[in-house]
Amino acid sequence: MRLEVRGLRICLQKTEILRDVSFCCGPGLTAVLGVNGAGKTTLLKSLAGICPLSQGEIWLEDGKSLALHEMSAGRRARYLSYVPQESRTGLHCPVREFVVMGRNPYLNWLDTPRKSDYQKADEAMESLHIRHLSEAYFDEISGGERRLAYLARARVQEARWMVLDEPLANLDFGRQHRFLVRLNRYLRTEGTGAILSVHDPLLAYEYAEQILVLKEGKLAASLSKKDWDFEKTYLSWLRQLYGMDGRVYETPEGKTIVWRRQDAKN
Ligand SMILES: Nc1ncnc2c1ncn2[C@@H]1O[C@H](COP(=O)(O)OP(=O)(O)OP(=O)(O)O)[C@@H](O)[C@H]1O
Repeated sequence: MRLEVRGLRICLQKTEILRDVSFCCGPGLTAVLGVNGAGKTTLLKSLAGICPLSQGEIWLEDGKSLALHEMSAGRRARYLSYVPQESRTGLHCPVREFVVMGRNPYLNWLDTPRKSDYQKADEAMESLHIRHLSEAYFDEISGGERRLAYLARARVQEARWMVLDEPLANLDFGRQHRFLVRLNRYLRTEGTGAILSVHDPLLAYEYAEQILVLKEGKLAASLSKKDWDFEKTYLSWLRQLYGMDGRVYETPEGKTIVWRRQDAKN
């Protein structure tokens, strides 16, 4: 299964935010990197159908071609789930009820969730270790726990593709890594893909198969770990984006990037 974006252009309040963005992602994890204001959230919102497209097309290729950009919100939700950057804290309902909302695309207008829907919600919460929060209120749990509740909701939605806007914000160090390990395991089991924005280039390096670099509203690069010169190109982009010099080191635990100390520069 592939997600393909062709010639995307987004204008908000008469300002062009994204222009001529085209890329294709295969199964597995794709990370979107870019400095503040580069257009990451706008790109992910446009994939989720929240930002109207001024121009362009979004396709899911899965044996047949599905034109996401032409689908209603309800139909699109069966194919693509979205975890927003800000968690709505005003929502005063038990976490289990929030998670089971992920089943809405499969229910008729006035239907209530069935026992099987709650079972899916319980399983998703169990796998993310938040089952104990079932009866807690969504607006009373921590920011990191809310992120996990959003992820559980996205899972029960059983969409073919996931879009996550800075899902690691608010998560503690251990949870950031466990989140990405579990997400990758889930994507492998389901044979599907996810695209997420992230500010930490090390996490993107460690866990993503593909990295999209956004710069000033344009797609500056699409890098794949399979590219023979991936590391060299990646380090070069990190220098251009953040002004940080790094080197890749091979360690017994795998490769890692080590930064040149900023105070050693001058
Ligand atoms: N509704 C809007 N109307 C006008 N301009 C907007 C709107 N939403 C975002 N922008 C502008 O679009 C640009 C890209 O914003 P976006 O939130 O997509 O960036 P980002 O890469 O996600 O940033 P960050 O890393 O800080 O979250 C910014 O300059 C922002 O001010």
